[in-house]
Amino acid sequence: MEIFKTKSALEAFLKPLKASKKKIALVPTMGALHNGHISLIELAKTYADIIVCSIFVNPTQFTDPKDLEKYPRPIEHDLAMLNEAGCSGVFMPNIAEMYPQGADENWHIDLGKAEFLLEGEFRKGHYQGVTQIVKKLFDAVEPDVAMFGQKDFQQVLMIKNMLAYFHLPIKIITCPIIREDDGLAMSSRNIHLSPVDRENSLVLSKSLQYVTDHFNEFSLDELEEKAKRFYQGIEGVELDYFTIVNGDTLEKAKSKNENSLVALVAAKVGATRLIDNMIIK
Ligand SMILES: Nc1ncnc2c1ncn2[C@@H]1O[C@H](COP(=O)(O)OP(=O)(O)OP(=O)(O)O)[C@@H](O)[C@H]1O
Ligand SMILES: CC(C)(CO)[C@@H](O)C(=O)[O-]
Ligand code: BAL
Repeated sequence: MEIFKTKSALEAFLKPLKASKKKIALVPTMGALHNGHISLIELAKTYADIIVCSIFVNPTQFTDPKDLEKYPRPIEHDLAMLNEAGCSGVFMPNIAEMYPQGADENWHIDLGKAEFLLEGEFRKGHYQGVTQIVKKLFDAVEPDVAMFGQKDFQQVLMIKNMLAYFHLPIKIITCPIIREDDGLAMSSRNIHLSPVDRENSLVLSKSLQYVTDHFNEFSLDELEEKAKRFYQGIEGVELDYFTIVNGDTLEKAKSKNENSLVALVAAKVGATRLIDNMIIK
């Protein structure tokens, strides 16, 4: 497995591979890898010959400086996991490499109304930062295919909107959510959960599972209300939203007959903010 810290070194590695028509997959991450990330690498292998994983904790998508400061960075462990998974190359630039003019450089694109819903409401400007760095990563790698996790459901939609904005010919693959045995969605931030938080964190997957399992028994409003009740009286858990939306627009679902329905949740568990979702249909 090769490691690249600059765009030029990465480009030199990829050039002959592209010339010999190898298919390239990009798996963008912020590191602190777990089996969710590895599932993206595994799925990437079914689409491409060469897998490039990027590790970059992107400052422009963080709205809370403390969240950025404490984001885990276990780089040796990450490299060992990627090597084991059969990753071809790792791109791990520093901030100056990705933002030569400074991280406050100008960036604003139209991502549609959905940018301002859900995560966009709680992390203002988050998807401008995400699309800003993903565009830079796409420009550096020019992959045939890029892998993203369904756990960040809204992120996938925003990236697809960014692709449409720039007319980029990259195939986006959405990978299913990998969970711990008890249902908690794997996330790099889970490491911050205390034992009590870890127990409390199960409320996210349990409330989503309830809504999925009882979908045919209640109205949309009743389902949301019942899901929200799961959070009442759990000390140290603060619900930001639990909502059932149209999966294409992210607007609150008006009817069960809509083509695509997804239940999404975000909650603070102790000092850690977690998100999760389940696709109902
Ligand atoms: N449990 C999971 N299952 C599948 N994909 C995942 C999972 N967790 C993260 N991913 C995906 O891995 C990619 C990189 O995510 P990232 O590095 O931010 O990890 P993360 O675990 O989501 O971290 P955090 O939740 O703390 O931001 C994203 O496309 C993300 O959706
Ligand atoms: C896509 C991404 C790597 C961009 O920084 C990040 O938002 C993430 O890890 O999901
Ligand atoms: N996994 C999404 C990136 C973020 O939370 O900033």
